[in-house]
Amino acid sequence: MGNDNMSLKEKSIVFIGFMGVGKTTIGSLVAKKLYRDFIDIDQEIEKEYGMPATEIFKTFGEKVFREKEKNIIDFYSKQKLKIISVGGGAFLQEEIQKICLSNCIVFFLDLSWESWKERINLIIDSRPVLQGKSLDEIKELFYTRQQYYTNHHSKVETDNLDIESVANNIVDALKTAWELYD
Ligand SMILES: Nc1ncnc2c1ncn2[C@@H]1O[C@H](COP(=O)(O)OP(=O)(O)O)[C@@H](O)[C@H]1O
Ligand SMILES: O=C(O)C1=C[C@@H](OP(=O)(O)O)[C@@H](O)[C@H](O)C1
Ligand SMILES: [Mg+2]
Repeated sequence: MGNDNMSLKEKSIVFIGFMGVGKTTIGSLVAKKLYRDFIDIDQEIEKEYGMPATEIFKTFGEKVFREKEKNIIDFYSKQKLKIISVGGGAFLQEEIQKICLSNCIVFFLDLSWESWKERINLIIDSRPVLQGKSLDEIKELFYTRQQYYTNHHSKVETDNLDIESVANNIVDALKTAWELYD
């Protein structure tokens, strides 16, 4: 499996990490800086169902969302030169991990719990997985999820960095890798 005939520079880039770490925002900015297409998997799913993720979860259930998520990731990760942000739950599926790690360069956006919890009000209304949970339950989920994100190619620290700085760090890291290895 994997795109062995694709050069490092052509490989698509995938952003993973917990809900709210900035995958969508930073992915979109990195795409702009590299003149590449940006694909947000959640937005693709929402487009297909014509409703937000919270409604998809309520109407069809999480299982349907997860299956669609896998199929859309499978489709885009095999293409060249895309910047792809997946949802925070995607890497819970081993198949998705394999598809992304073998076809793309996977960046894990890392944010500490202390910084993350300051951001909760920005995201709670649009994340069905967080709704109805206490802060302690969310904290447990945050730490449980981290093990899935250890499967990546590169880790990006985002604490105390604004969106622009994180995106610039990623672009710099990519340019260095492309020069070194291609
Ligand atoms: N480095 C950052 N500093 C401050 N706010 C951020 C940063 N990255 C993302 N945000 C904000 O956090 C919220 C969640 O970001 P989003 O890109 O939707 O995360 P994700 O796609 O990982 O769930 C947004 O309101 C976004 O503007
Ligand atoms: O972590 C999760 O289980 C989810 C994360 C969300 O994406 P973001 O990580 O972009 O918030 C979205 O896919 C859905 O609400 C489920
Ligand atoms: Mg997102």
